Amino acid sequence: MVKIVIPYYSSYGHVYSLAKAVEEGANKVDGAEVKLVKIPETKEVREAMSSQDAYVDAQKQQEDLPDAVHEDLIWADGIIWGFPTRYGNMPAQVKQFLDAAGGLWANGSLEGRATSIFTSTASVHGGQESTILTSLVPLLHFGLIYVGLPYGENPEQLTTEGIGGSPYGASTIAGSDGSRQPDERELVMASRLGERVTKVAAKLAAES
Ligand SMILES: Cc1cc2nc3c(=O)[nH]c(=O)nc-3n(C[C@H](O)[C@H](O)[C@H](O)COP(=O)(O)O)c2cc1C
Repeated sequence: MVKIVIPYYSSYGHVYSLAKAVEEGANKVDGAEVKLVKIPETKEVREAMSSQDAYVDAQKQQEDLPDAVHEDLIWADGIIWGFPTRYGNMPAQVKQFLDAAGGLWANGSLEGRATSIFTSTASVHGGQESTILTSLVPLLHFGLIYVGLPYGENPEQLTTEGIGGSPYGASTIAGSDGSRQPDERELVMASRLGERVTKVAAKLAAES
């Protein structure tokens, strides 16, 4: 059995759609047990966004999912993080969740486990790559082993079109008004990411 947790944060639902595709891919691996959990919203952002219908509707769709807790990270053999960009970086909600997990860092509790990231940006150049690359830094401090999304398995990446997906991880592009939804190629790459991390996590867990 290999245990995978997918902690994600999504304001408007794009990352949530990718998260479900990642979950579906992880579940393709025999013996996988997969948990999809949402990283809690902050009071400040909930209040600031409460007048936006798109935010309120997307939060409603996710309300039945359990909140991520640090025990989920301890439980898992593999951790696949999902979050939209905030100025080319991870959102404060995710940073807060990681900052509060300092005990796991200090004890080396997550060292040697597989990890990866999927993301969403408004625009093609709004942080598709920087969000993943900058977020990799704290994950390496936890001793996690990063699993990317190679071209060989993901020929969709070899395009000049404005779609998500890179060697760094799965992604989508929401559009400046949030109206673009993940396209089929982005969902397929997200699913492959889930499957790949799960396979690596199983191998690492078998060796430890
Ligand atoms: C505070 C804030 C900062 C953002 N910064 C960026 C940015 O730097 N580049 C960009 O392309 N999109 C930016 N966005 C847009 C979000 O990334 C976009 O809404 C998100 O990818 C949609 O994913 P979601 O539906 O899962 O929330 C920002 C949005 C907010 C609210």
